[in-house]
Amino acid sequence: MTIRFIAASQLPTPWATFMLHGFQEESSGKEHVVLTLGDVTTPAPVLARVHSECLTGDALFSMRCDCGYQLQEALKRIADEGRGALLYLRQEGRGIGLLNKIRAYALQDDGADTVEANERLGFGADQRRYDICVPMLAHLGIQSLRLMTNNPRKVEALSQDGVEIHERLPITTGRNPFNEHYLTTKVGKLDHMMDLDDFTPASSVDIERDA
Ligand SMILES: Nc1nc2c(ncn2[C@@H]2O[C@H](COP(=O)(O)OP(=O)(O)OP(=O)(O)O)[C@@H](O)[C@H]2O)c(=O)[nH]1
Ligand SMILES: [Zn+2]
Repeated sequence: MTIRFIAASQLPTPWATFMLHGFQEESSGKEHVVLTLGDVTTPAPVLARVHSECLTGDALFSMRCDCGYQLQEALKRIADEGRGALLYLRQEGRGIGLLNKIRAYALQDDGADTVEANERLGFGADQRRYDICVPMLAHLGIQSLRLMTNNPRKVEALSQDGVEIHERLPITTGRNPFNEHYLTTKVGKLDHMMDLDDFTPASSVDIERDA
């Protein structure tokens, strides 16, 4: 997978001012970014998240999934530690794209679960690859990750691609009435390693407003 570093800049956020590194995949033209904080080039394993783009969760405050909550939690944890990296991969919809995800959501509104919906649209349950992480991590001098994820397939795929995963750290946050079924499906059908009782619930304000 050939990926080109394009540019980097500062990115102030409510938790810390990160460095924002922009990359472009040569084959697809897709643009991916990595946020880093502190010196990530030293050998000590880096607190990290490999986050798949979810426009609805990350930018539109969707409560249908846990993505937006995980994104904020990961940035907060990295800021608290003062060192870390968040790889933001443009693989919306577990790789099927935003408009197909909306089609999948419509099927879920009619009773399908998140895996069935993908399959009814002719896709696999999860179409993502993570090999794009390898050249980005190499460019940034990151040698080993303490990866915040509940997804064993992500850990396995990254390891097989040659990324050194020193440790997996759970990131269970944002559980709410609107994503309960989605979360249980991820446990039941996508092998996610999480117990719903471990989840930090979404803030009560959200639930009151939307109940
Ligand atoms: N096709 C599809 N994609 C979804 C759905 N809900 C969330 N996504 C996408 O799933 C991706 C996030 O996957 P998750 O399973 O939430 O999390 P993960 O990255 O696999 O695992 P974690 O690292 O533990 O968060 C994003 O690209 C979302 O757009 C859905 O119902 N259908
Ligand atoms: Zn999401």
